[in-house]
Amino acid sequence: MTIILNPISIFMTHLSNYGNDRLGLYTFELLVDFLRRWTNLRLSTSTPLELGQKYFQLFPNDREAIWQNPCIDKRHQEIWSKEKTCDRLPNFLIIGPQKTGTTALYMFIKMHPSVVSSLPSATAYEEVQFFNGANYQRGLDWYMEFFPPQLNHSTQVLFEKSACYFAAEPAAWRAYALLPHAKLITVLINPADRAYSWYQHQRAHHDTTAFNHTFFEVVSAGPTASLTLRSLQNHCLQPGWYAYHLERWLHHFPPAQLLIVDGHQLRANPAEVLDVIQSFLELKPYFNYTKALTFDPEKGFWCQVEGGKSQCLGSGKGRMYPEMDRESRKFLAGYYYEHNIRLSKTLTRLGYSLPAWLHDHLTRNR
Ligand SMILES: Nc1ncnc2c1ncn2[C@@H]1O[C@H](COP(=O)(O)OS(=O)(=O)O)[C@@H](OP(=O)(O)O)[C@H]1O
Repeated sequence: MTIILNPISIFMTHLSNYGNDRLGLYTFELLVDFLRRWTNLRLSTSTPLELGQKYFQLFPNDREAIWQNPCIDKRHQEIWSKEKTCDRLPNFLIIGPQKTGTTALYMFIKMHPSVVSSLPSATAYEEVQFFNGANYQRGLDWYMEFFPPQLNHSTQVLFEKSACYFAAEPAAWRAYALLPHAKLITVLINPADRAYSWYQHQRAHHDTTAFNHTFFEVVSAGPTASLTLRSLQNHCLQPGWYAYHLERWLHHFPPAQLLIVDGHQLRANPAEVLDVIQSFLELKPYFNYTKALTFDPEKGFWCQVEGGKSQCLGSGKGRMYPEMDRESRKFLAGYYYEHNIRLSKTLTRLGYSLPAWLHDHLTRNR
């Protein structure tokens, strides 16, 4: 058995654990003496670097940092730099999934005078994408830089939306570790429509796999299909396993902190949905979205009213494309049946009534 004792780190960084008592050194010597006399353990010394390598060999799961909020524990806050503040962390997150209307929600919600969004990212527009992938390794300071310092703590709320959080395996526990009190908003549409919207998104971004294959070929591809086809298929299908992903988020966050929005309702009547969101987030003052939004017949979507004119989302949101073919619709109805049954159980358990698209799917395919 190897036990790693690192005298340098114990004494150089943990002397405060002994209340800065210099007897700590004496205690440690006694401990080593005890081990030598009364156990069969062989003690040896190494450089800190070697010890570090050994440690991560033994505990590979610890390789990855976990960022926690230093201000939740008073002891952590005390040893944190005085220049740092915990005010630059979001109070709520829009977690996705992608292609469900999250950008419209992001734009509309930040019209509220008390809501402040994250600053734009150079690589992903309005999305920070911290908890899902490689950005997480950039650390807490990197994340906090996205949030403007709060001017009025009592009324202002900060948020970010990163639509890929919903289906990303590590996002839920990482978000919970840093923001255990944050509220979460997820938007769900018929997963078949979501898959099709993603396919169209990829075609619009000149993805050759999406160009060379019909939607049906993508969703129905078998295990021997090329890697690129399988990858596109995964991006189309997996985020739509709604119950599976929701359960992961609910494993960490209490249900009261999660709001599930029907994306079809958001699209048809955003003001009504935003009223529900205002009360979920306890936003003050009440903001009248009925006056702030207008339906633009040309775009075919609800848009913001700015200077008396309608200001719609760009051409990448609310694209024009042909309807999904019947074969794919049928295939996806079968593919998502069990997932949607599970979703209906989760929603019922959480006290939601079933959205019309889910009710229709389950009754038609019974
Ligand atoms: N008001 C309004 N304006 C424009 N688009 C709206 C709106 N409300 C909902 N939608 C639907 O949002 C779909 C894009 O979803 P996301 O914003 O979540 O996409 S993304 O993941 O951020 O790329 C987008 O999907 P597509 O229709 O496939 O383009 C729209 O159907």
